[in-house]
Amino acid sequence: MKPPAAPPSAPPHGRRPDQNGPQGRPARGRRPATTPRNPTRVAALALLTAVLDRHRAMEEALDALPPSDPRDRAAAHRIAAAVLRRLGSLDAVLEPLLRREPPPEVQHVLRIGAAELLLLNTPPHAAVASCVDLVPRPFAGLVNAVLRKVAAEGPQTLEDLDGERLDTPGWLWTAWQKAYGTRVRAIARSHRSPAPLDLSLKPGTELPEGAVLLPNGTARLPAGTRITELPAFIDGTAWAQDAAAALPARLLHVTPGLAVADLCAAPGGKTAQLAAAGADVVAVERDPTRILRLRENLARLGLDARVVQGDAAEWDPGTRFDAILLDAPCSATGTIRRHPDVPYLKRPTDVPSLAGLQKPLLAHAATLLAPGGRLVFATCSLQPEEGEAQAANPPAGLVPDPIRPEEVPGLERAITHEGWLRTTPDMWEAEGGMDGFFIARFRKG
Ligand SMILES: C[S@@+](CC[C@H](N)C(=O)[O-])C[C@H]1O[C@@H](n2cnc3c(N)ncnc32)[C@H](O)[C@@H]1O
Repeated sequence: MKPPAAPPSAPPHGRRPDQNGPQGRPARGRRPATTPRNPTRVAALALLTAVLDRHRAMEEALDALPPSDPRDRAAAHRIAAAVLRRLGSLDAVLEPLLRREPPPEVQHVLRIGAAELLLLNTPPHAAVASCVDLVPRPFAGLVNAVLRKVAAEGPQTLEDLDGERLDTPGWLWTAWQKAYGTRVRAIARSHRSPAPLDLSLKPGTELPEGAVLLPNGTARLPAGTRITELPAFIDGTAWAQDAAAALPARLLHVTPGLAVADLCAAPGGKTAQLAAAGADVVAVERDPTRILRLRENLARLGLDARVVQGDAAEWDPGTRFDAILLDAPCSATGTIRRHPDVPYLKRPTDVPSLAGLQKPLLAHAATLLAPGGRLVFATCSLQPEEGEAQAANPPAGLVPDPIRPEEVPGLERAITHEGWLRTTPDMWEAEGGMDGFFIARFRKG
């Protein structure tokens, strides 16, 4: 099957429904006209269509689903995410079983069926029958026949594939190989499994039941844990934040009363850390919708910060700050474990254009810092253009403030020779990995 088109161009149109040759024979047994379509798979199909054909973020597509049982939504998300994580491999299993390329919707249903059969342990009769019900009648026979073959032959075919390579878009593979050498395989492998649920806790909060405390203070629960059911979330003492995402604010070492600006703040994970440490925080965010989420999150946690809607590349309150956090907008390629849609939403040209936005943000942030103040620049990207290259050319007045091994227990090897921190998703692999982040710290001379 053809890989999904790069955004934003429309994917090529598939074949007509009546062109599917001998594999298009009817499914065993007639499908009654009234068979209800399985709501979980219907939603999974809507998610895949949104991401792969319309290049919309999966979270946005989830929000746009019609109201349904939260368990159906969670299951649909799990199926769609499994397809996206292993899209190249699933297509490679399916391709030899298809004489012609079916239309996109049928392709997505086949991908859903293959993911259920090969990755999610759905019993074959349930996976096949529910996928047959999802496609227009002329394709029922094709889907039935192909998925039966996947059930029989797919496990061996999948095992023989170079999945790490197939499941990584070529431009990302090339860029990561250049930046990380042979570790590209470990990075790609780490994108296969759903990420655990990581929580940041307010100071003094007990470790939630079943959580493991990571060396950086993050509480980690197994993948699939429903955060909204956790007492610490309900009490407003915990928020979701990947272990690596918790590092930039910690590396600012804020103290009570310190004047801190959190530029590019929503949805507010780092604002919450700074406010919970007692700092006097101004949180600047440009996007009005995301500001709402930032405010909601702070309110749920009972934390205070002054929230300002503005462009952090121009915003000037007329005062200078003791500390600044710039968690700049980026390609987010470090978050693929949590957002497997990212490879299908980003294009190679996004990287230089985002790097072009980060530069003036960093330059302006430097002007807002008081003499002697500390600035942390961070991006959740694996692309060096959005990390190492920015830090190598800091704006005038900023001098590097190298990160020391004792500040990042368990991540000493993530410190670069310049004193930056570069995390990749294969780090802490045995514990479930972490997001890829670049973090650089400066002082104003
Ligand atoms: C990486 S996210 C920040 C995540 C956040 N720091 C946290 O920990 O929850 C980047 C944010 O920057 C915002 N943003 C992008 N350009 C901006 C600008 N010029 N000024 C202010 N905010 C901006 C985006 O809307 C987005 O919410």
